[in-house]
Amino acid sequence: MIKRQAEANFPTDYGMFRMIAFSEREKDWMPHFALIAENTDLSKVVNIRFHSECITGEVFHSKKCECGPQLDYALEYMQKNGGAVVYLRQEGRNIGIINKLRAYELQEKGRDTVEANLDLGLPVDARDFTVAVEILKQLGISEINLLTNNPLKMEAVENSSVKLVQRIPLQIASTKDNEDYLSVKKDYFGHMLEEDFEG
Ligand SMILES: Nc1nc2c(ncn2[C@@H]2O[C@H](COP(=O)(O)OP(=O)(O)OP(=O)(O)O)[C@@H](O)[C@H]2O)c(=O)[nH]1
Ligand SMILES: [Zn+2]
Repeated sequence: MIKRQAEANFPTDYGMFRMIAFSEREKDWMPHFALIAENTDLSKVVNIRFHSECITGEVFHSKKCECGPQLDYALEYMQKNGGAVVYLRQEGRNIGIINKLRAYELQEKGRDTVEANLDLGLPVDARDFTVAVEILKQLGISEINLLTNNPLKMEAVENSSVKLVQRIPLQIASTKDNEDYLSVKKDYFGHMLEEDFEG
């Protein structure tokens, strides 16, 4: 069972956030986070993004995926409209950074993002979003709009006591570097992506 371990405010380019760390144990170096934009009323319908960690995209600006721009978009959206990003330590769809780099190596040899995981004997998506719903509950949030294109994230909310009011699409324009990754998302994982979205 995760617990609220620590919290503090900090300013960003977009505005002030309150960051709350959740983990089972106090000495956990990979806690999940809630980043709540200031002036967010948690007792109303709250705009929420569940975001899985991607160190290559978010920290090192890799163009292989659109995780960095998606996170930036979500943080800015929450400041403009009120809301929170639930940042999940699920690197590489929860196979971890070492396995993700191994998968990338196979992708360099021509495998796609799904095939590479399977070649490594790993699940194509090892995430479980019930922990994200648990964080909402611990924050006292009972109704949300969810920023996502991923049907599994929506399912996790729909199967819980938290009410999903509406989905807010979060699409980043495709580029030559990420177009294969995005087409696998759409065709294999069933992400709700518009074919010729230009941003
Ligand atoms: N295994 C693997 N993971 C990847 C690859 N590319 C990106 N990822 C991971 O995919 C995850 C993307 O998560 P999110 O940004 O929450 O997005 P999503 O589940 O695609 O759904 P949206 O809400 O529609 O954006 C991150 O954990 C990335 O590290 C890849 O080629 N292989
Ligand atoms: Zn990424």
